[in-house]
Amino acid sequence: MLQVDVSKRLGELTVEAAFTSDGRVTGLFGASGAGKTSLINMIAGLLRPDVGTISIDGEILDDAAAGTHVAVHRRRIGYVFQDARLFPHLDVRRNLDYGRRMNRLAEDAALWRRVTDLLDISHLLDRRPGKLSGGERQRVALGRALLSQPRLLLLDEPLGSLDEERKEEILPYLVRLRDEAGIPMVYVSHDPSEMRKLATQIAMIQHGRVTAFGGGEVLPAAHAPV
Ligand SMILES: Nc1ncnc2c1ncn2[C@@H]1O[C@H](COP(=O)(O)OP(=O)(O)OP(=O)(O)O)[C@@H](O)[C@H]1O
Repeated sequence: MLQVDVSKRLGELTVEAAFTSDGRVTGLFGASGAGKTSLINMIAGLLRPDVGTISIDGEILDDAAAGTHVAVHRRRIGYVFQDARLFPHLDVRRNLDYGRRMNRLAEDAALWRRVTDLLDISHLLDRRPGKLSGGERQRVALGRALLSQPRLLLLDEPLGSLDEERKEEILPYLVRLRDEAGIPMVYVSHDPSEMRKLATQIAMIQHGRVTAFGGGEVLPAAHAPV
């Protein structure tokens, strides 16, 4: 279970968010500038809250009052960005293996096969990122995050840089991830239809605050502005 109760001043905006999520996919939904990325950067450990706590399954990752701040690489949290951020000089195989090596995890052939099958990327292993489509790059980025065996996966607009066709190509993989990988996810998007398809719990973020938390009913009606 992910518990977040934090406050952080960022220039004009104060992100002040509290929510508890035991869902498989927690959606952070809100307009541009609402504070979604800042919030997941706090969960990732990239940003330190001014006040408050973050914990996963009872383990405290941040406690501002106690001076606790677990370092990014010790959180066992995977992060997939809008742009895949693969290493251009490494082929897909080495990109995929990066998280495992950084975390000093033993090789796990069964996990490798499961992840590469799930994301349908086994035929891409010898290619460099420059020779992949945007959708393939994002699938490799997801694979790299999964192979680092995270206990939580953060996805910040992973479909944001893709056109509609590519989004439709990737969405089923994300749904499979949700239903088969067993890793809880926090999914940031400003697209209500993506949220409806993926999120099992949704936090509506407006001006740095969680203004609603629940199911699809917290989303605006189709086509309404955020
Ligand atoms: N380090 C910082 N210093 C000052 N202001 C910041 C800082 N980081 C973010 N902000 C501001 O905080 C606000 C929230 O940014 P954030 O990236 O979290 O929003 P977002 O909801 O993820 O938006 P988007 O969907 O456009 O990525 C923005 O107005 C941004 O300019």
